[in-house]
Formats: sequence, C-alpha cells, structure tokens
Amino acid sequence: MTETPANTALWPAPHASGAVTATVHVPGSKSVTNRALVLAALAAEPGWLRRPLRSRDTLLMADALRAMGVGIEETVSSSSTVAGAPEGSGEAWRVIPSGLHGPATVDVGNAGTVMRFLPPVAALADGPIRFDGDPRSYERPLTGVIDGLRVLGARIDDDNRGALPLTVHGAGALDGGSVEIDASSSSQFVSALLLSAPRFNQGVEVRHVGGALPSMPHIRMTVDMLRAVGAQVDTPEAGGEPNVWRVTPGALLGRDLTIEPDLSNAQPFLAAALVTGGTVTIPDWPAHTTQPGDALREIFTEMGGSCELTQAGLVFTGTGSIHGLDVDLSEVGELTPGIAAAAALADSPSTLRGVAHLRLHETDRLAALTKEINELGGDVTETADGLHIRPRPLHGGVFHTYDDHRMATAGAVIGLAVDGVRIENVGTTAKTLPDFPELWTGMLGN
Ligand SMILES: O=C(O)C1=C[C@@H](OP(=O)(O)O)[C@@H](O)[C@H](O)C1
Ligand SMILES: C=C(OP(=O)(O)O)C(=O)O
Repeated sequence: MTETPANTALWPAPHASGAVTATVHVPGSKSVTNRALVLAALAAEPGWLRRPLRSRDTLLMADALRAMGVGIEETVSSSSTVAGAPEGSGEAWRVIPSGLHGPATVDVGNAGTVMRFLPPVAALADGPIRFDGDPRSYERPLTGVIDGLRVLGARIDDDNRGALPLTVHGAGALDGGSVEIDASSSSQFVSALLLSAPRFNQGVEVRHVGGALPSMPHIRMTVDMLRAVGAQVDTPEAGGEPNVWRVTPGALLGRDLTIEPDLSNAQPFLAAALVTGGTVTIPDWPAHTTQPGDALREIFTEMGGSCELTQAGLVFTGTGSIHGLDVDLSEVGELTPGIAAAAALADSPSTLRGVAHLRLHETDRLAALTKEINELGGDVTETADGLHIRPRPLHGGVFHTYDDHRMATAGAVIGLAVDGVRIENVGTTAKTLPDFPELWTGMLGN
C-alpha cells in the first residue's frame, strides 16, 4: 500500500580519520513512544508525551490513532500552541482520547509495533478498520495477534490468512478472557494483547505456548508502562506462572510522560567510540530502564570499551581494540546488526546466538548481514539461530540495506574503519532515526 520508490542512492559512509570524541543527543525511543501513544489513546483522560520520537514508525502510529478518532496535537514549545501545557515542557504531543471508531484505514508501513499493537485497539473501535502496509509487512508474522483476538471475541477478515492486509470489524467492545498464543516469532504478540487489555470487558490472561520467547525486556517495558498508567498486571516475574500474564479490566490514567532516548539507536554512536578508540557521550541515558539497548553497556564493554554513567549521560570510551564475543542476543535481538558490524572489525571471532526470529524482522537480518559483510571481504556464516563472524580485512563497496534502518546504521559503523563503503538508501533510517546522516556527520565533526 505504501510502497515507496526503490531508493538506490548511495551514501558514502564517512571514514573516521582518528578517535571520535562527541556528545550525541539521541531522539526518543520508538518502543516507548508507540506504547505511550496507545496507552494514552485508551486512557480515560487526556495525557502528554514529551520529547516523543517523530519518525516513520511513530508518525504512522499517531496517524492511525487519529484515523480512529483520537486527538493528537503537536506542540512546538510549552508556551506556544496548546492551552494547559506545563511551562518549560518542550516539544510534546497532547493526546486526547475519544470514542474509537471506523471506518478507517491504517497504514502500518513496516512497523512491527503498529501492525501488532493496533489490531487489539481496532477491536475496541466501532466500525471496520482496514490494515495495510509495505510489501514486507505482508511477510511479517501476525498470527498470534489475529488468532488471539479471535479467541477473545473479535471478528477479523484476513485475506492473507494470518498476515496483512486485514480488516478488524470493531464492535465497540471486546469480551477478553484467556488465550494461548505462540509468541516465539515476536514478543510483540504478547505486548499487543496486554496493552489494550485493561479495556477488554474481562481483561486478559495471555499464556505463551511454544518455543523460547524473544525480547523479554520489551515485554517488561509493556508491563511497566501499563502499571504506570494504573493497570493491574500479574507477571511470571512477580511469582506468577511462567509465560503467563494477566491484566485486570479498569480505566487508564492520562499521564505526563517524558520519553527516554532510544538506546538501541544510541548503538551506532557508541560503536563509533568502540571502533575508533574514542569517547562518545549520550545525554539523558536513564539510570533505570526496560530498554534492551541498556545491555550495550555490558556488551560493548566485553568487546573492549568501558563506560560510566555520569551527570552528563553515558560516557563510553573505546581502546582501539575490539574483541569478538560469544553471546546470546535473544533478549536484545534488535541490537544484532550493530554488534555484528563491530564484530566484523574485531581481533577475534564472534558467535551471536538466540536470534533466529531476526529472519522475520524488517528484512531477513541474518541473511542480509552475512551477504553484505561478506561482499566487503568478510567471513560470516549463518547458523540455525545466529551468526559466526570471523574478522577479515575488509574493503570498500556497496552495502545494501533492504529497507532496514539497522542495516544502514550497521554499514555506517563498518564505514568508519573501512574506506569506500557506500550505503544504499541511508534514508531508510527514517523508520526510527530520521536525522541519522546529520547526527553521524555531526559526531565526526564534519
Ligand atoms: O515491542 C517492541 O517495541 C519491540 C519488540 C522486539 O520485537 P521482536 O520480539 O519481534 O523481536 C524488537 O525487536 C522490536 O524492535 C521492538
Ligand atoms: C525489529 C524492529 O522493528 P519493529 O518494531 O518493526 O519490529 C527494529 O526496530 O529493530
């Protein structure tokens, strides 16, 4: 539906002439922004999102909610357009919930959060909501959400049987209740059913059955954010049954929430310090967070850097040498492309495990990383659930990105150390980080 013309433009990835020293202000978290939008839309009163991420994925989420009747107003500064904004609040979205309704059409683009989190919201709307998106969105798994919602009482037409495009025939309310799903292909199935559950008549009990559940920090993010708006959630961690989550029905509060920087999008900048033996500071790094990107402190330290959380933010320093590692990334799968890029430049081999589900992300990330690093002279092989990376001297060439923002940023990391790397369609970073090329050249002092 939203197929964009193939962008084959090549961006010469800047080569670092020395150690990078920079402070980089990373925009807000995609995962937090899109959860906050959904929760604010389902609340019983208006709320605020401060410093929201404005990127393709979050603008698609906001537009979709608007199409279902939610008011989302832009404010440029505290004193400008919207009455009632607290002083000194900076840029914000004011979210004004209202009766959700169709008919409406939702463009999910290739945003996992939009295609998974919104069908449950649509089931609460009055009228049909049509979901469509980029060609890749048709290939990304959605069965857990579709079948789960049907068990909970929703009527869904899925012409493509378990995938997009589809129509949710919202009835203005949903029974809810108990449901078993296999979320081994995406943690977002669980998050999706939990986020809307306070508004289901009986709440929900979601039981994951099947292989290992990936991206647990993202499920913890869902639970924490639900609790922060007043929902009652029982979790396996809180002494409950393994792989079972329960949400009690109830009204949600409108909150005033400041969105944390996107720690997964901080990854390429931290990698720049690691790869060049420099120092990069990321202001506003949260002391406590459910974002998986927080694991970079440990992972990139194991790879040869060191870091400190200071008043100025996270200060990460590289030594110039990069070590390979053997690591299970199942909890933090979205960090894999950036780790693979650093591993390809390391002084010893790496094994990245636990990420078979990356084959169903924006692109097949295991195949894409293998092909693109090898075409620059690398030696990467795919395993059943990850990658073996044996570092080799790399040379310049075209790094294809397959409409995957994290492929583009991974290529940029390699380009710091390897002359002549050209990134295809760097604009694809707009999915979650629209200013990436400017932030990158700014970091390098250009
Ligand atoms: O819930 C979320 O915000 C996300 C969950 C993860 O999805 P998967 O569990 O499908 O990997 C992650 O990779 C994605 O970038 C964002
Ligand atoms: C997997 C990702 O995104 P999505 O939310 O589209 O699943 C990602 O950002 O790495």
